Amino acid sequence: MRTNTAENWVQERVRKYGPVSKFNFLGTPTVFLHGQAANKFIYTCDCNTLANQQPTSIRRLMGERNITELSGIDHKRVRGALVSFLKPEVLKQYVGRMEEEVKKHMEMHWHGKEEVQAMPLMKSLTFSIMSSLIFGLEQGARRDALVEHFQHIINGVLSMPVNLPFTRFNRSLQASAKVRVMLRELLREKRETLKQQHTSAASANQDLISCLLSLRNEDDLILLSDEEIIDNAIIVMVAGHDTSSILITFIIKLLANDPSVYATIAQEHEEIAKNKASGELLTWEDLAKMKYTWRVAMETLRIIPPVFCSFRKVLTDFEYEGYIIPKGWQVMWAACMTQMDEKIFPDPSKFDATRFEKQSPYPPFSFVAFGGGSRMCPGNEFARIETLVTLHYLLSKFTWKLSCRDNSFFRDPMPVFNDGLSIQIKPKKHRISC
Ligand code: HEM
Repeated sequence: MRTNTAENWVQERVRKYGPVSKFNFLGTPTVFLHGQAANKFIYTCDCNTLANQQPTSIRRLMGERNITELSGIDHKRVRGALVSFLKPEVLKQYVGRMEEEVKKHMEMHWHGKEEVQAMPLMKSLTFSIMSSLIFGLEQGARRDALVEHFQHIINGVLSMPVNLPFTRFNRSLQASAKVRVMLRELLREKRETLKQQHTSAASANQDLISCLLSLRNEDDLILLSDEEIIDNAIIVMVAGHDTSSILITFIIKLLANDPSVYATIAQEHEEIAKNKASGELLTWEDLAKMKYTWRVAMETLRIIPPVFCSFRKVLTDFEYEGYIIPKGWQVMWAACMTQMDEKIFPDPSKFDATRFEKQSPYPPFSFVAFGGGSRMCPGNEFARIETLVTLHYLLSKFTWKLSCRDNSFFRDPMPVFNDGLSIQIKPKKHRISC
């Protein structure tokens, strides 16, 4: 991963052994599956055969009730609860709120600067957007403290789960405990506010925590326990901020390097901006007009998917392609490699956003940057909105060019630019809304 040869490793393995092969991964017998049929099999497999498999560190840092640890009816219940906030019908009212966060971030970190590092700034921006919409926390000391603790949690996600003083994992555990104390207090405050407002739909939907607190099942009982709300708020924050910031950073790089994509995308945003009064916020309808921009994002996700490989645990023996895969093994697969399959995506290394012009341009389970099946990313709409809103602001206010000598990246396991992607920025001269 770190040497950026993961794709080559997969290709070489498939060339040598075909789409099914076995190996030992850190002491666990593992079967490696590859291709569109494998994606379909894994994403649609029942939860009694394959269960989600996360590193131990994730369970210890995010809690045992976080969605990635759950299966069956529990997974369905918690996922349903998260989607009741992350669905487009709810998120569409928050386009303006996301834009306000983008504006504040840009005023603080971009305006008046000649050079910035795009990747760390995009991470800080997606943290701000999520703090506002997931926790309902505005700028201030409390948000800053939370962000700092989250940074420590994330640092430990893929570290060795050794809890000794001065290990990275120990610092992450301490940060996770502090976040839990803060979130318990936040839950108490939000519950109080909801009581005072008699849980109107508007107050319940003002952030993810309020939404989860107000959900009831068919017997009018609380749907999620406090522990479940806390564990899932933490996992949503971790799952959502890195992925989206990586996508936006890679688009920033692309736009600096590809004048023809830049010209088309800039034109799309000029058209939207010219119909808006100065300072008028973007709307859901404006986002619907950013069709080319989202195709560029999809094509970026096709070539550089933030999530490269995943694991599942085998709960019962099963047969795949004539092989019996025994209980206790794990399945590893790099779903997104189908996105570079030339039989599905001709000339796969070429960036071509027009690939996504048609409604369903590719066979099911071949474009899988957001996963598939019952565990498909529930935050894809959230990611779409924050990406479009951020790009609109950037394209409206700045021009930029790459200023780093080294703009290569490695996987950790998500893509990270070696120097953070330094860019020289200039304010745009002509008037445009925002
Ligand atoms: C470009 C941005 C994003 C990408 C590429 C992405 C990708 C993915 C993928 C591939 C999975 C499935 C993993 C598997 O099957 O093992 C996933 C799951 C998940 N994502 Fe995202 N994600 C993004 C943004 C977000 C955002 C913004 C949120 C929250 C607001 C989010 C929340 C989640 C959650 C909670 C899961 C677990 C779902 C489950 O287990 O049922 N993601 N994501």
